[in-house]
Amino acid sequence: MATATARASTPRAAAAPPSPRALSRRRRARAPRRAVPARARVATTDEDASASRRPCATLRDARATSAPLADALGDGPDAVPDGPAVFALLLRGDSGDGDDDVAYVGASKRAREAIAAAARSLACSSSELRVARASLPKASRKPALRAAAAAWIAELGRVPSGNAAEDEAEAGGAGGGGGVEEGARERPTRRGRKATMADVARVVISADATKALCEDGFVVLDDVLPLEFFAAARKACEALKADGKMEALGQDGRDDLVGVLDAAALPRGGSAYGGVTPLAELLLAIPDALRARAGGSGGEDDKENGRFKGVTKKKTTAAEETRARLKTATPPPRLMLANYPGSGARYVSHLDNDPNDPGHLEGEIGSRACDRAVTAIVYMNDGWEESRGGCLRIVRRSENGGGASGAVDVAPSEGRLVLFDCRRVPHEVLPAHHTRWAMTAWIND
Ligand SMILES: O=C(O)CCC(=O)C(=O)O
Ligand SMILES: [Fe+2]
Repeated sequence: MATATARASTPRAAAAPPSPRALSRRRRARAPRRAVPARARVATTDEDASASRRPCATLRDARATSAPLADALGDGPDAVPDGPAVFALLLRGDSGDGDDDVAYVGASKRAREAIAAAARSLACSSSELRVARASLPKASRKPALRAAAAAWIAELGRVPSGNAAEDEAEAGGAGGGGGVEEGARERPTRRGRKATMADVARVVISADATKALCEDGFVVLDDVLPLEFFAAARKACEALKADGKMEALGQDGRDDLVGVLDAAALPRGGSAYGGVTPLAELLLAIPDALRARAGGSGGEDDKENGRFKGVTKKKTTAAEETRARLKTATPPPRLMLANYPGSGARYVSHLDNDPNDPGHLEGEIGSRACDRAVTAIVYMNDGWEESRGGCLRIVRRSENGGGASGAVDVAPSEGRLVLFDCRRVPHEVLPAHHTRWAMTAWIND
């Protein structure tokens, strides 16, 4: 996967994505067969979403009201309350121009404790540090906390040195606990390094997110990138549509227009369609992050014919089967843009990898429906509200009589990333009454 990200980030020809005709031919035959009966709605992820919407302040806003570490941890007016918060530790700049560097970004349910631990791990004098902070909703859970920290890191455009040291400590076998490593004691460098979408993916695909994906078959993650990325993507998508690059597949049961992005030739930043590229790069970085979290194979040496080899798949429960698939996750060669133009456009219930579909084995290796392990979708729709319909309805099936069952409706809200197991999770797009944009990667195994 690293190769796809690297390729995607090198300069490319200003490119219209290739025609979706090939995909169209393959998928036309794949009308979903199984109708999933409408089930009681057991939950709406909008409740989670309101608890995990973007942090109330951007990093820039929070920096404007930063306080010295001692005050943040004291009892005075600048004291940090011990609730959930996203925070940054700022290190006094050398230049004397008052421009502090961000040395660490974190988010925690117990902000005071986490700030104190992060400050200790930075191994610089605490008098050099300031704290920027934004409270998060009380009900914030770990995926939302991770997403909030990821949003600040993405806003910063680089991985702070304290976070980079923590990543290295984790990769060195310290375990994926996500806490601040006691060992990360090198003095932070002033600039850290530039953040890549691989860094963002590593933060977004937390251990908890991976666990939820395995156990429930799906996971919904919010605010995976700052909203500016989605505004730029929408603009690029509208340009693609206006230029005739989006086509209806003519497949029974689905009303979307589809465009294809070649992972190896994504539109160049700054070009008319360049706004789609950061989202595509994030989707392409997810397989690596999933594989690392699932304890899968390492680098290119583990590959045979471009696929990971030698991973034993112990299959007992659905969760174990999903985890086994994650261990060999690889990025697809192409990504799909989909636009439901409103007027009740929908996609009836189906599985993305369904052996009963006639076209299951058709197409090039890596692009066939049978190659799909995990569907990853990012939504780009600002201001989505219930009256617009267009939710992704996911059907949960209880396993051996246990586990949750029923339908979950996921609003296609801007900034949201949904992952689900392609073989386990029947889903549909409910009639959309407003234009609806999504980008999808079918991650292979
Ligand atoms: O856009 C979505 O929410 C899901 C679309 C879908 O199921 C598909 O394209 O296979
Ligand atoms: Fe689907």
